[in-house]
Amino acid sequence: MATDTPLVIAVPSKGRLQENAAAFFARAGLELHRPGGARDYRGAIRGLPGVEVLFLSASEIVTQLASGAAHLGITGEDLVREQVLDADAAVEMLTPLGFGNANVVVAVPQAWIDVRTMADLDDVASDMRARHGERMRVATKYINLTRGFFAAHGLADYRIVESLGATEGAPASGSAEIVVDITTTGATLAANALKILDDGVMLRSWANLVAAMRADWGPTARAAVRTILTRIAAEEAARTTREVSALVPALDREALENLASRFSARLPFGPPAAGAPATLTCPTGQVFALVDALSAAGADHVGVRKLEYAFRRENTLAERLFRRLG
Ligand SMILES: Nc1ncnc2c1ncn2[C@@H]1O[C@H](COP(=O)(O)OP(=O)(O)OP(=O)(O)O)[C@@H](O)[C@H]1O
Ligand SMILES: O=P(O)(O)OC[C@H]1O[C@H](OP(=O)(O)OP(=O)(O)O)[C@H](O)[C@@H]1O
Ligand SMILES: [Mg+2]
Repeated sequence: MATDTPLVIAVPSKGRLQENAAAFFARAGLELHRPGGARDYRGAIRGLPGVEVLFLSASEIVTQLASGAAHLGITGEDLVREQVLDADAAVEMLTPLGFGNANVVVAVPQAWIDVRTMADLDDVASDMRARHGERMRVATKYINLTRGFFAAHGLADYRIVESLGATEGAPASGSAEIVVDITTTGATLAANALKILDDGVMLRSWANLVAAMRADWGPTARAAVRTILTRIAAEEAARTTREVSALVPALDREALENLASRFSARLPFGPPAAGAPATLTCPTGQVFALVDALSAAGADHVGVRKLEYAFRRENTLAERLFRRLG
């Protein structure tokens, strides 16, 4: 029988994702709290019972999600795709988070001027094999992603040299000919005189909110995740929309609804009572066009507000998760 365990959330405790992940939860009104201080890897969320927080490295978070030891986590998609064989069965990527962007790329020495594509690389590899009886060495920690990508390009004459740090230095130090690694600004590749192949972007990765399909989703975990996803969705809705209010007596109900739909705006409280201002919400990028249209329709005062949270009854994040969990 399934036991009713708390919701376990795995959060990056170090590295590139840590600060952004903590800020992301804070924006959603979820304050991560580490009672035992920075050395303790377990914590909680203030004011939210039924939740346990684990502070782990981005890669360890993937392990915990894949096994179902954690229910929810923040980590890089690159690590999920690399570490979890049947990723689509084991986890659900609920939403990319707008930080932690990094591309997994195939990079070769800039000195290889004639090598621009994976097909060119295949020629180099075959040539090395034929002339020297040696396989081209690829330094990487993305072993599974590399195998899959190279196979998809029909490239077989290579061998992987596992590298767990300073991968970009491998060609210069002579431990490999080329590398597969993540890059964000390209500075590290440039500093090591490497270039990305034209068709060498294997994956465009972002930090993701990830749910574990194999975790034990009892009533306590489900209730807690609903609260958390509701706050996250409310923060996102508030950030990406604006609330616009205006008195527009010239517009009847239908005219107002038509005007709203032209700007993907909604009337969350319905059409206004006679003599009362209308309240609309619209995507941030449409706000000035909507203001212009309301002014043209006779409004002499239009207020625009940024909400802190916009709670809605429907929550696509929670619905997606619960549909998959059944
Ligand atoms: N420029 C970047 N370099 C590395 N990772 C990045 C970068 N930008 C975003 N990330 C994301 O952050 C994840 C974790 O990277 P991070 O560097 O924090 O950990 P790590 O490399 O596994 O360990 P370490 O803390 O020892 O460097 C990456 O897998 C990737 O998803
Ligand atoms: O394209 P850039 O902006 O230069 O970033 C890419 C570099 O950043 C990461 O290393 P990190 O600093 O995390 O060190 P690590 O190798 O110890 O993980 C990654 O492994 C690359 O080396
Ligand atoms: Mg790193």
